[in-house]
Amino acid sequence: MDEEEACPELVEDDGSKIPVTIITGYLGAGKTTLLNYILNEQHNRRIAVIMNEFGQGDSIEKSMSVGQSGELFEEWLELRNGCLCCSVKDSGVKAIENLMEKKGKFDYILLETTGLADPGPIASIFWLDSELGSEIYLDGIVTLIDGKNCLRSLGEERPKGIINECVRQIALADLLIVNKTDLIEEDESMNSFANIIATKRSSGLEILSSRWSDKDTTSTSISNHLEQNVSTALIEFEGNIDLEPLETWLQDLLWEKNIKNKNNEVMEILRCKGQLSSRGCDKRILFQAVYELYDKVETTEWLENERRINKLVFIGRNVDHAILAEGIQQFILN
Ligand SMILES: Nc1nc2c(ncn2[C@@H]2O[C@H](COP(=O)(O)OP(=O)(O)OP(=O)(O)O)[C@@H](O)[C@H]2O)c(=O)[nH]1
Ligand SMILES: [Zn+2]
Repeated sequence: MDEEEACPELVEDDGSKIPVTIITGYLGAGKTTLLNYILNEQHNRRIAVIMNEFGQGDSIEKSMSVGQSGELFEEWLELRNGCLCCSVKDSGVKAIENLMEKKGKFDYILLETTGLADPGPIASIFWLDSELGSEIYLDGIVTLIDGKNCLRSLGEERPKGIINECVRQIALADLLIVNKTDLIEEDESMNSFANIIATKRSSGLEILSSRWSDKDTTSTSISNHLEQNVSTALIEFEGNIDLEPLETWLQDLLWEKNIKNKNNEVMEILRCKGQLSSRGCDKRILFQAVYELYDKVETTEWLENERRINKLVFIGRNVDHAILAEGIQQFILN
């Protein structure tokens, strides 16, 4: 037998372990924006992106990414079902390894958690595996802070015994990034945090080359880390939408807060995102809201024979799927 073929395992060098960076931060803080920034930089590295979606069915995050055509990074691995640490505790690392087996090695793995995740248990998945001789290891936790809304999310009361996940995300960070600095006044800036980088649209970071301290992130004792009151509704309709009245309705929902669920409780939307097809517009309209602030941008063109599916995901408290669907349906034209 050819000697080179004899024991291929041994040729692997020590530097072959692949770093995983967890990108966390509250709903709408700018995690996906940061991923896009990284993927669009010249990096000459093979980067795998893993997204942990919160009950969004079809992947909206993915379609929102600049790198959607796939040249910028090699592979998406989507882990749905709400919370990564609950759903894939055992299979998460395995799934990544399988992916690498199929696609070859990556230089770097970026894992975006849901905005409602406690990164502690997720981080510990990788710690456990390093003892088992896994090929991947946790490089660090980056927490994005929404400079505009974070004080509100931090201050939100939780039922007794449940830790505010926004607090956990900050507590476990190796690196904190305060984003959306364009939306905050100079004197509101938060000097009290250590190790902060202030960014606008998550840009200006040398994130791939930086190293973070190896802080102990092994705590796994939090069982109820997802706030129970927060739920999600995915609304989907085919056709063109009458954008102007829809926007007025969305403003009622987000700003006036006068749309209620069936128990007559106000729906409190923390986050909304999705794509819309507007009559007379050849492009997909990306709609996003974080609390009251919203954004709509034209993105890629609809293909000629493509079914125009409008999709909106709402994440919040007292979210009522039927009432939202009924509300939106009034603006579908055909
Ligand atoms: N004004 C302003 N808006 C920003 C900035 N960074 C991101 N955004 C907007 O904030 C919204 C949310 O950004 P995302 O990157 O999708 O946030 P995310 O953390 O991935 O959101 P989830 O995954 O839903 O928790 C989008 O509408 C962005 O365009 C910023 O620096 N300034
Ligand atoms: Zn995101």
